[in-house]
Amino acid sequence: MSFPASDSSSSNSPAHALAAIGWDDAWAAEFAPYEAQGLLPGRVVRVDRGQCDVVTAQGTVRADTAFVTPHDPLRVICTGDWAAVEPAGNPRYVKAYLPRRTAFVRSTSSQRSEGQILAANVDHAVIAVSLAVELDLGRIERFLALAWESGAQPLVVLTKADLVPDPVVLAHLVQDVETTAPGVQVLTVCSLTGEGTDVLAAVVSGGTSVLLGVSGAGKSTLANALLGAEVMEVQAARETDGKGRHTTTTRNLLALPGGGVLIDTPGLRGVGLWDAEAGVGQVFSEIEDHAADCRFHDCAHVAEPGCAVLAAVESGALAQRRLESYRKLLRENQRIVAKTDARLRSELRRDWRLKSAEGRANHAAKRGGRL
Ligand SMILES: Nc1nc2c(ncn2[C@@H]2O[C@H](COP(=O)(O)OP(=O)(O)OP(=O)(O)O)[C@@H](O)[C@H]2O)c(=O)[nH]1
Ligand SMILES: [Zn+2]
Repeated sequence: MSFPASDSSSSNSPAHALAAIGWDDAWAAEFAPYEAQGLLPGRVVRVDRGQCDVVTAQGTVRADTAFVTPHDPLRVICTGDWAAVEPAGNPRYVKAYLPRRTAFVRSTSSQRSEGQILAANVDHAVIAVSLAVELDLGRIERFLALAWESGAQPLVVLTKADLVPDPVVLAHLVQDVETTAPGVQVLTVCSLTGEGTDVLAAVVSGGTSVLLGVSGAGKSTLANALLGAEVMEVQAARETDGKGRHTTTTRNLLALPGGGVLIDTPGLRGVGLWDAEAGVGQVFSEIEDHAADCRFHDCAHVAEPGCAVLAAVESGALAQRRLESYRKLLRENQRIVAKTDARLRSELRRDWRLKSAEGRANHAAKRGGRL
């Protein structure tokens, strides 16, 4: 099916006005039925207290979210969604939103087992990692799994490169992260001098990006470097009273001067995985590659004969740390999913058997016995 080309030379054209915040022909095509109903397209900037801010061709409008707040928390409208808004009314309502291309979800920090939708339609997940502290590869792996699971393409940005003046050391650090993140671009930036930010700006110029990383990773500073203005609050001093720190609480969607859109999601510090098994597989793609050569199709890479993963660890091709990380993430992910999914219980029992087999194998190895 084809749709009439939009007149991009007219500043009144919604296509023109919304292109800067990610509108494209495919969105326009999907929106056509809503347009026929006289609804306006717009992108959700923030959602709060039953209402949301939506950027439309006529500017930012406040709209009621009653129609797009179903019981399933993952289906609640969120920042980044493309909404179909009533052209007028008091209140005016968001009637629907377009199917998401990608969705960022995390498990809630509470014991409740429901996921939380953080952002929709994100193309690039920029994982900020500070070079001011020792690299935590396991933590990077968690962020990568979360990113892959969302459908966005991850990118690791090592921030505060000025704190690692030795280029050889810096190259080694980059290499460590590259090994941890197959299929992922790794950049270094110094937001103070602006070094490297041009490369990042070019990568994020196409599509919508989100900044992930623990507190202090340099996300706000990076956002400012990309935006070329001090729009985001940067904390100059760290509170050390242990009572937690004041952080930015807005979740904004901003058009970048170099092209692209930035969604700022502060507070993504305690990253939990939410049903991210596919994401875990992608983070550890080299392990899954080895696993293809295991003798048994359902090999758990613990003590099975003909296990290609264990052979890779033995030969040094695969780091033991990676395999442990992989198992840990898979287990953590399973625990979260199992909270809501009783069907997984039988598989958890299988996992428990594997763990006990693992324990026995370690025990035998310690005593010098063969498996
Ligand atoms: N030396 C150096 N310091 C930096 C650089 N970028 C950021 N910083 C400092 O690192 C600290 C944390 O930076 P933020 O941008 O606030 O970190 P954040 O990830 O946004 O932190 P939260 O808002 O708590 O999530 C600030 O004191 C910055 O000044 C850099 O390139 N070099
Ligand atoms: Zn195996």
